[in-house]
Amino acid sequence: MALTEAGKWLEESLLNLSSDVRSGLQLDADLVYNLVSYCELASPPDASEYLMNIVVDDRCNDIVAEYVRRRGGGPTSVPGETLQAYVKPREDESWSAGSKKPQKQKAEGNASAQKNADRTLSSSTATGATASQNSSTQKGKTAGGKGKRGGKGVSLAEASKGLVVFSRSGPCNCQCTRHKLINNCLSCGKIVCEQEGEGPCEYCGALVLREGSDYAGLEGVAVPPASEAEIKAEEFKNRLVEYDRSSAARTTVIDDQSDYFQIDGNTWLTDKEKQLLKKRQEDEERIAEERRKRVVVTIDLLGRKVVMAGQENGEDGVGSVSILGGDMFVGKDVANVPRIKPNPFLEESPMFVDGGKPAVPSRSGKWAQNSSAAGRLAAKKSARIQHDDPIVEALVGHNLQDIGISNIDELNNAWQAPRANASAPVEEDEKFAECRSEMRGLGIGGAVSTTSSIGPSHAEDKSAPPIFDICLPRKHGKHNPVVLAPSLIKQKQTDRKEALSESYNRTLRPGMILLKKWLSVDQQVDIVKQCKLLGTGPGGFYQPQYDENSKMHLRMMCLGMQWQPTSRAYESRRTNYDNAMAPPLPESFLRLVEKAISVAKLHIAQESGGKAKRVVINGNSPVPDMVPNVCIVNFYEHSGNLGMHQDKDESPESLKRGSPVVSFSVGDSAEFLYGSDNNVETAEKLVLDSGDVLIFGGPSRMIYHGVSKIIRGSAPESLLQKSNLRPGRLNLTFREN
Ligand SMILES: O=C(O)CCC(=O)C(=O)O
Ligand SMILES: [Fe+2]
Repeated sequence: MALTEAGKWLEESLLNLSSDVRSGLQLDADLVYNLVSYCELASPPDASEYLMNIVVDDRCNDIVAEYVRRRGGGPTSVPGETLQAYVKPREDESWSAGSKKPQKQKAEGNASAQKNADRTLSSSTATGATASQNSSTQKGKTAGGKGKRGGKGVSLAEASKGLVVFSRSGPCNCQCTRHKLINNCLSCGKIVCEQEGEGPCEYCGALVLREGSDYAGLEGVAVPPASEAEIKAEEFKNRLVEYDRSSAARTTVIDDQSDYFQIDGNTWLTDKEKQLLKKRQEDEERIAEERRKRVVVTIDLLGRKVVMAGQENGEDGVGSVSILGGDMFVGKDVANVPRIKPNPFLEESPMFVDGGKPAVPSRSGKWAQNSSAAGRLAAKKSARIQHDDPIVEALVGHNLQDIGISNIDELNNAWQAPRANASAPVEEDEKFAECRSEMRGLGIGGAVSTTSSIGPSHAEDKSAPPIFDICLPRKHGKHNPVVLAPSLIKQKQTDRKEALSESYNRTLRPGMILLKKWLSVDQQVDIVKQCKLLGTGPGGFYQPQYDENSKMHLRMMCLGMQWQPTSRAYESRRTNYDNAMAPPLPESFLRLVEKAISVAKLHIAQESGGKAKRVVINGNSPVPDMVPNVCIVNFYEHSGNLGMHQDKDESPESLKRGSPVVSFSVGDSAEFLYGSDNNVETAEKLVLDSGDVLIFGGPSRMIYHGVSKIIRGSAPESLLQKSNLRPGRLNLTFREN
């Protein structure tokens, strides 16, 4: 680079100064030239600062001032102001700067310095020792002079003053074509090679260090906190680096096709592996084929479930396929996989059963059932009868033998027969009727019946009415572990507590009395059991229609007499449906009604200060005595309801007398509406819970009422556990016709 006049003057002045031994300057011509070159490029204040830092000699001040003047530059800047601080190397390291060990450095002399020539930065002080030491190792590149010592941060200026001496072999312009790279100068971009070594850039004087240079350890230097942008940039950089690092792993292709499916043509497999894979593939195909062949589908119409089951035990290892609520399991081996859940509502897979040909009374007076295999119930014997009921067990083999029934199947068939032949009703066999009533007398109500939701076969007789079971099948199946009931004492305590806490009596209107939670859980359980038995037998639950187009939103069964929704009259048979006779009213029900009426009377008496006898409305007691001869049993599922109506189909005498309607509620609670007209908007609302008894007689006998809603999941847990009542509400209204 061609120097200006001022530059040439400076070069000359510095060389002169250098040649003066007293100045302590060890600047050779190259270094002087480089210094001057930098000064020429820098602004006068920067050049001044640079020179003042490097050439620490009083005489230098004059030289610098003159040079600046010659350059026509401004005032001299404060040295060090614009230079970046960096850390002084540790003293205990051989290459580190420091004044504490000058003697050692001296003693080691040139040998050690030479040894470390490539990488070290050797120490230098402002003393004369520097000169002798550096003359050989540093080739005169060391800037000598007084320096700030002992401070942790060492500025470039200080380094340049001689506190740090960089080991360098001399200037080089090979641009790393001959020597290895140290780094690019971050200030001017010069490519600094190993020949030049770490240290001030030959061109601009900025410090150039190797990547990861020990010298650059910035301990003790307060690093300003990184800005948000810097942090983001850092993260981004790290991410890119990470992507780069993991790119191979991310782009790994797992070639399943060639690993497994493509066996023969797979060049990566050994013959043995190919054989093994082929065998495995064949096995799996065989199992899949077997599985396809062995599927059994069971449709539980009332439970609204479709169960696909394979061979029950999967003995052949093929196992079963079951789809329950979307879950599917395959094979015996996986039978214990947690997602395989047995249908909790099925005791066993319901089966279509064949009720056989209509039963007809034989000459001998027996119920002759088609005795062929097809005529028998296909259902499992044990599952179709309340075989755990000692009363039934006692009956079988006693009275039933008289009518030719010696086992449970025959009993079952005989009971079911009239329903299976709904379209052609037959008179009940006298003895059988007798037996049935005996069973009722014993508290069983009807007779044994199927517990299946599907019930006796309608496979042949399509006109036979479906059976509706108000109870869910018991969960004693293979897949349904028996849940231990709470101890009896505990249960009783809970029941009593439940009952006592909420039981009270209230007059809602004259003649309309609510006996809140009056029925005990056990009484409710008994009611459910009886209704279940009767409801699944002849004349049991069905869904009535007001007319061709409108069905009632409930299942109904009439006891004592049939109430006909179309004619709105009481009949002995339900001519609107299957001609079945109404099952008789169980005695136990009658006793409960009688008791409830007396409790209501007592309540009225208490309300009127013990003068019950005198409480008379229109010449009648608000709740006249009555012995019911009809009971309408309704079962509401959750969507069930009953519009506003009056119970006015009973005999005129009964209505005139105000003979009460007594209503028992069991199961889920209901919103019950009542009022003086059929306006739902103005009707009063009452929640009828399980165990509630509502009596409306006397002046309230003709009250309008209806059920607007069934409240899901509100049935008492103990009732459900003991009775297995299905979700919904059972209501019994007793009347006198
Ligand atoms: O379910 C109820 O609570 C009322 C039934 C009823 O009103 C009826 O059967 O006439
Ligand atoms: Fe009613």
